[in-house]
Amino acid sequence: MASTLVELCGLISSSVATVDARCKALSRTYPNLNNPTNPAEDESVVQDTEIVEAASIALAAASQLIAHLQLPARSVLETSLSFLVSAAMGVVTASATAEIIREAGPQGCHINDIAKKNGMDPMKIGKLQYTAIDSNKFTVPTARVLRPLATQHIFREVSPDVFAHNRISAMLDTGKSSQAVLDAPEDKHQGAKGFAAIIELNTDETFKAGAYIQDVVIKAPPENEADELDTPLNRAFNTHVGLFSWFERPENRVRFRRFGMAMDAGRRVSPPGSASQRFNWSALPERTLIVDVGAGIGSFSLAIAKANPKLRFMMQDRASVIEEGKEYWEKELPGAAASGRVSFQAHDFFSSQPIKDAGIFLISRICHDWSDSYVLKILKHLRNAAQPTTKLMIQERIIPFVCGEDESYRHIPGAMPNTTPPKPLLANMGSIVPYLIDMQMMALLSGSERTLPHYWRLTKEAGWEIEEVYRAGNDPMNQLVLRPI
Ligand SMILES: C[S@@+](CC[C@H](N)C(=O)[O-])C[C@H]1O[C@@H](n2cnc3c(N)ncnc32)[C@H](O)[C@@H]1O
Repeated sequence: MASTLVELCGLISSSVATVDARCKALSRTYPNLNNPTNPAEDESVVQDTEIVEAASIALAAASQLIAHLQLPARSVLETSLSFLVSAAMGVVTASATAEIIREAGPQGCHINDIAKKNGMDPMKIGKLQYTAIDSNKFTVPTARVLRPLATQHIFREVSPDVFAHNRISAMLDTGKSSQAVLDAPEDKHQGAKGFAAIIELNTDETFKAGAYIQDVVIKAPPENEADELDTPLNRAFNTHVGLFSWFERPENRVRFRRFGMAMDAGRRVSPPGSASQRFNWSALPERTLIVDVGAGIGSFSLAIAKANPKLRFMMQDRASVIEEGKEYWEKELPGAAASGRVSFQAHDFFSSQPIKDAGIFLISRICHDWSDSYVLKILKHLRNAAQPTTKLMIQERIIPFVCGEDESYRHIPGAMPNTTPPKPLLANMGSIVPYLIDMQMMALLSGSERTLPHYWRLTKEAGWEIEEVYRAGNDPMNQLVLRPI
């Protein structure tokens, strides 16, 4: 019998051979890591279903191989210090470094030239969140944050102190001019391409709050609900309000706008054919009303609305967010509001639900923001407003067990994952992101991602029963469709 090392190598080589053969069949080449140009053309091939499946096996096997081969002491050392990689990324995104390096072109940019753009003018630097002012002080930190990133294949050091983009670092670039980003950081993400907004949410408030997780978790459990507002975020930013109220403070204007764009970027992470497209929206009766509860700016509903012109939508959220949503829809689907296809309502989902004729109550990425007692309140208000035919759709990550799913839920259509990974891979294919997002919820909100059994119990208590689960390949975003009981 082959050793585990040989088995893992075998999976890597057979999967890479599949990727290569599929690229040839499509007359395409797999994107070159060092080439950040023309991402739209390059990236489409990596979303081919066969390539996605083969690549995910190669990736799972490669990281498992590293775990086997690596000295345990080095593994724990690297992991325990990896928060500093986030810190490095935070400096890059807060200093327009990604934009400056792009403007220099493929030959790269010397750290002194980066500093001339983002470090020479003390007035402009004053608008940012770091203190380095003169170029001598600034250039050294620039190289020091770029080098660990380049070692993780995020940027390239093409010659001493000269850094260029690659396919991964290009994701940090808003695509705007560095001057525009430095002049108006509050507008940086509006209409920008890429995922800079989501990266900044991670490297700013999540990073800082994350440092306090152990202090908050290792303490006596809260005696009453109000104590739940002692979140890691509360401690990190010395505040006593919840995340969404905190966002609305004038000093958090940049963070508030960035959060809206980060939610939009999060939706775009889902590959085509993702769970959002699996549910058959077009089979709903004409003029069905979809009430998007806690809609944010409504980017998820917008995608459904564009593909299904006969459906009606209502966006509900906090008043301040609803105003952003109106602007967004008018730009993305002009006339939809005027014709009544979409309406907007400021509504607190912890109060009685005013809409009684919904075809679907949609709650996307809401449950994970709250602990169980709060989710129960939201679900019960929706249950009280539901007709017998109303469905509830919960769009969330379903947290996989590392060891494979609980078979006692096999009776629910779609509950089990579509594929079983080949041995000796972990049942969750080594994908850590869902668990990190769960911890992000812990850091920012006392919220939680949940397993399927957890959702089953929680929704039952609120008067709903899971009828079907829509999963899509490797897309972590799943949909639970529930009926009132
Ligand atoms: C994680 S975002 C999800 C947004 C959107 N559903 C999506 O999937 O893109 C959570 C949303 O809940 C909203 N929210 C928070 N507390 C709320 C409340 N009490 N009533 C209504 N909406 C609320 C926030 O303003 C935010 O837009």
